[in-house]
Amino acid sequence: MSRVPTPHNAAEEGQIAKTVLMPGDPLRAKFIAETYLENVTCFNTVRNMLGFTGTYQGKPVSVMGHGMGIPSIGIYSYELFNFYDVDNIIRIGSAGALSDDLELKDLVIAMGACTDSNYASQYQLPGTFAPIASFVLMQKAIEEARKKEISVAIGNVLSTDVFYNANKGANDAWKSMGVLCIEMEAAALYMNAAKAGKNALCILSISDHIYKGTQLSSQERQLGFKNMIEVALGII
Ligand SMILES: Nc1nc(Cl)c2ncn([C@@H]3O[C@H](CO)[C@@H](O)[C@H]3O)c2n1
Repeated sequence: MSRVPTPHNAAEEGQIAKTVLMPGDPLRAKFIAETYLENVTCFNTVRNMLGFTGTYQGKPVSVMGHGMGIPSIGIYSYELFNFYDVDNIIRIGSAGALSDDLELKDLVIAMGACTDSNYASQYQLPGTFAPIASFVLMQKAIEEARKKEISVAIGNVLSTDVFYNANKGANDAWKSMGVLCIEMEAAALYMNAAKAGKNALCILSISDHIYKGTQLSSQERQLGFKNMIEVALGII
């Protein structure tokens, strides 16, 4: 019995490419499809989590929003990996910097993703799982950034379940472990990829700095995203 379409994704078999770029915001997926892809078709409008398939420099690629938070990316990326036979998912998103060495608009490649989420408990492991990026995708992203002379930081990030955290010491504690920045999805993407035997990478654009109290204007945010999108497209 076919598992597709799903309650969250109207795509039929074969409508989604082997590599999917995933911003959190579906409107950014629409922007990417309209700006960078050719031969674009829309395969999903369920809950307005827009998804598109097209070609970039002749190569098939899909782009779909994943929403905010681990539960949301947990659903969409699980279905893409396990029901739509997707091989590679590249999350492209924004993050808040913890590291003093990061500047606004810098790119971060999430080599690993710590989390305060309970997502890993489903696997009933006798210890702590380490959600890590696909080495091959990470290597390609680093090379693409080098070719484009875009500075990237590579290291651990935090995927938190809590945007407004009552624990005011949390950021200092994560920073003390060398965590570079904060976002809310990478860890679940990496766990889904590991369980499915597939590949995942998270590339982040620093949109604000937690300690310096600085943040990008919406126009600057768009430029920061341009570098990240072009690095991600260069990997396909
Ligand atoms: N917790 C958190 N904190 C900061 Cl400083 C963020 N900057 C960007 N994001 C991302 O943007 C959304 C929250 O605004 C989430 O999808 C998350 O991945 C952040 N999430």
